Amino acid sequence: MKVLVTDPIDDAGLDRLREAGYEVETNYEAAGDDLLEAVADANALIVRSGTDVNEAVFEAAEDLVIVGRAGIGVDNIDIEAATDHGVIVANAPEGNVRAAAEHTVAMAFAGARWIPQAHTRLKDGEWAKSDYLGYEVNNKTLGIIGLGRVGQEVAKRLDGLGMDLVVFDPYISEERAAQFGAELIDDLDDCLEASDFVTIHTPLLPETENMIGEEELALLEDGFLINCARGGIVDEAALADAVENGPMAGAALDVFAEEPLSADSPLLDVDEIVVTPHLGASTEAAQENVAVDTADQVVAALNDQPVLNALNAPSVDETAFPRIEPYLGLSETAGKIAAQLLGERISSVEVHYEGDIANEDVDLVTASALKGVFKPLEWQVNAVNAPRLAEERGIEVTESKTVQTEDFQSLVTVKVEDGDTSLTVSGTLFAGDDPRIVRIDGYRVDAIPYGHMLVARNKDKPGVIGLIGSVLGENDINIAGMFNARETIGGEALTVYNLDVDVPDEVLEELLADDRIIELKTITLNGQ
Ligand SMILES: NC(=O)C1=CN([C@@H]2O[C@H](COP(=O)(O)OP(=O)(O)OC[C@H]3O[C@@H](n4cnc5c(N)ncnc54)[C@H](O)[C@@H]3O)[C@@H](O)[C@H]2O)C=CC1
Ligand SMILES: O=C(O)C(=O)COP(=O)(O)O
Repeated sequence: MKVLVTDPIDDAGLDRLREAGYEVETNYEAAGDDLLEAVADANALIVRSGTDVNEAVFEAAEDLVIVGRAGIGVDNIDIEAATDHGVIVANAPEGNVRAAAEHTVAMAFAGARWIPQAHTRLKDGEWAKSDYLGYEVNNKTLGIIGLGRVGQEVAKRLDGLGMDLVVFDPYISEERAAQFGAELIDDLDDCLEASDFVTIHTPLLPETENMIGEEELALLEDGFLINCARGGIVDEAALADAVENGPMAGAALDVFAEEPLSADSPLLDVDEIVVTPHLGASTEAAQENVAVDTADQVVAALNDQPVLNALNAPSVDETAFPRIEPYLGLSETAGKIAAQLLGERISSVEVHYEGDIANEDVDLVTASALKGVFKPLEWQVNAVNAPRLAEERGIEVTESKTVQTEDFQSLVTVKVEDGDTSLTVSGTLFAGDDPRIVRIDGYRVDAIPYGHMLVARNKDKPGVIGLIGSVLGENDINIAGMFNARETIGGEALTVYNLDVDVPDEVLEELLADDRIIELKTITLNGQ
């Protein structure tokens, strides 16, 4: 397994990957064709904000299972394309929050007390004491745009320094804002007008792109703007103009629409604008945290374990995972068998849970069943993209549960349907981990699902099993196991065979020539 790392991460994360037995390739210069080449045989890719993980990367990386983002923002990763290619995207949403909040506070003071400007002049030998009259944060109003993880940490710190807090965030409640001593303001313009300092902490989304332009900046009379979230949220040319020629006192920016920031940027010409090269997460502690968290997500993904911070896969509670894990394979198998037996275009899939498993969060189990249903039809399907594939194809997916069960401790039933035809396959786990198919279309069976299988529907007449056995034998097809079930004596029967090899079409035709045999279906499992 190869893990490609294209932005610098802390050694603690690299060591963890190596300890897990992976080949770790660090290539911090990779971009364009070099990146596509490097990623071609990678099973995992780890990035920070410096790598553009676009559609072409997913096209080039056939074996990619996960993109780990050693940090928070994922605006440099095309998550839709990742989902289409069945690749998990996971970030590390906790480890650098305090670092980003502290940098924001530092930027507030750097801007308001002219620290970088005065520092530069003193280093040049100038004692420019009388040129710098600063602004105190004490008793001023701080407007926080986006009261998420970072925004909340900033609120706590600047509240402690005597600021009044107002918040604009359409997705939180008044109570939530009040917990941080902040007043929630419904309108962005009102929030900006009420603020002396404004700090941005939203992700870059279509909705937040250019959210702060010329008109909004005009409301910041004598105000300071701090952006340690993402470039692209603030119109940079308008900001340079509002500070240089307009009403604003200053600004402090850590992030830019294009990074690295071009030497031609108008922001660099304005003395009252302080800039840092995207340093918000650059502390030792934060880098160690996010590197280790991301390495852990990669190890989990490559071991089919739950990826707790996955952004495009069903989320799973770590403590509940051991209880659902054995059912992932079972439901996938039941899905594969159901789809191959129906052999038609599928218009709906229902996954029904009975018994103990019905008490669990089964999103991931249902996703695995879908993965099984689509597997024979699709080249690369997994639990990440299966729900999306179903939706795109207009395939209705339902999930149902009953805690009561008659015969089994837990039973998973996958029902596939196409118009009038439907088919159900039920599976259980014997002794907690031994998968068995126990019902096919209402027939009670006891089949071990593996390798090549043949499911025969035949009239319940003497000699049929013998006929099938001898025709398979004549064609050198060894029967490893079989189970026969029937409706009523002399009615219809269903027999499941485990075979060492697949049954060729001509052998199926030979068998179907006998009018006691109604239908034969072959099934291939375990990737054979
Ligand atoms: N400069 C740096 O090195 C770092 C930057 N960041 C950036 O900080 C930003 C925030 O990170 P977190 O707080 O962890 O994210 P979060 O997801 O915890 O919080 C984001 C908040 O923004 C709010 N929001 C979304 N759309 C909004 C809108 N249109 N108007 C107002 N509020 C809106 C959400 O409701 C949420 O409360 C991200 O862009 C992240 O990439 C994070 C860490 C380091
Ligand atoms: O975590 C984030 O969102 C950041 O912006 C940090 O970016 P970086 O990992 O330093 O490129």
